[in-house]
Amino acid sequence: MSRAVSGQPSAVSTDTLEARELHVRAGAHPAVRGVSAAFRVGEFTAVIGPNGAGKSTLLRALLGLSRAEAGEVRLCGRPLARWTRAERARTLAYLAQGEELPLDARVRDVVALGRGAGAWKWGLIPTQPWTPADEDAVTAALDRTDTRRFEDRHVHELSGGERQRVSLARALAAGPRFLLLDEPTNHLDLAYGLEVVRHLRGEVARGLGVVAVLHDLNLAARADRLLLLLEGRVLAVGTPGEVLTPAHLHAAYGLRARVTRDEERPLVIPED
Ligand SMILES: Nc1ncnc2c1ncn2[C@@H]1O[C@H](COP(=O)(O)OP(=O)(O)OP(=O)(O)O)[C@@H](O)[C@H]1O
Repeated sequence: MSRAVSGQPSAVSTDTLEARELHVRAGAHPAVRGVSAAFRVGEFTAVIGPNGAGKSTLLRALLGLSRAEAGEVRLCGRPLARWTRAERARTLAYLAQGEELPLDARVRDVVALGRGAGAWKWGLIPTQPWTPADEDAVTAALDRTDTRRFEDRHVHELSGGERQRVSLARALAAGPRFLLLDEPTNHLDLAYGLEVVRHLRGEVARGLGVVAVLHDLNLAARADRLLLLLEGRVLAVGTPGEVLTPAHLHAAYGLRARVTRDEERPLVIPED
């Protein structure tokens, strides 16, 4: 194990999303069992681990969507439970696993949903007036994800990779500080998966904190930090080089693998 994280959250920053000795049940199952970890803005953390390790449950708890049984989540130094839902929605953006977009909607309208435009755009009662600043934020999110060139197309006309970028744009339109994504590269081919990760890296360079559940370890190796979960606990945390070791891979996945290096990044090669 590289650096142990239990009890690790130390310097509390205003730019940190933190889990402290967090325990969360999924149904009756104790899915997260005493996880402590800190996620910072300007940093890309990939959460990895075998099926059922508790990755999605942790992500949902970090967003305040699942209640902690014990321990707590703190956002910018304040317990998440004390943030209003509106404050949380502005600060934390979420891309759920297998999220479906409205197929008949146009791309620009879908991205506008990220700023609460749905009610207004589709003739329902508006919660807040739509302003030019909202429209600018939508345009910026389209630009940042390279989706503006097909902003007038309908979702059903797009490929899986293009739809994923639209989902990303919708999340970014709210102007969050943290972006949490559950398997954003699922069902994408190698090239699109890489492209999504490249876009996430771009957002991190702009100062966002990114926390993404990833199954592909060689994509995860492109993150700044990895958090490896096993049976609801943290098995390892650190740089990709620290976490992606044959010993950790064997302990977590029961996998015999060689780890070489490619441009300073670890490259995992499973053995037969
Ligand atoms: N509603 C539920 N009721 C009972 N058990 C659940 C429920 N949801 C999840 N679990 C269990 O909790 C554990 C953690 O689930 P979770 O979805 O967080 O894992 P994961 O690491 O994201 O898995 P995967 O990689 O397969 O998506 C699993 O053993 C799962 O079966």
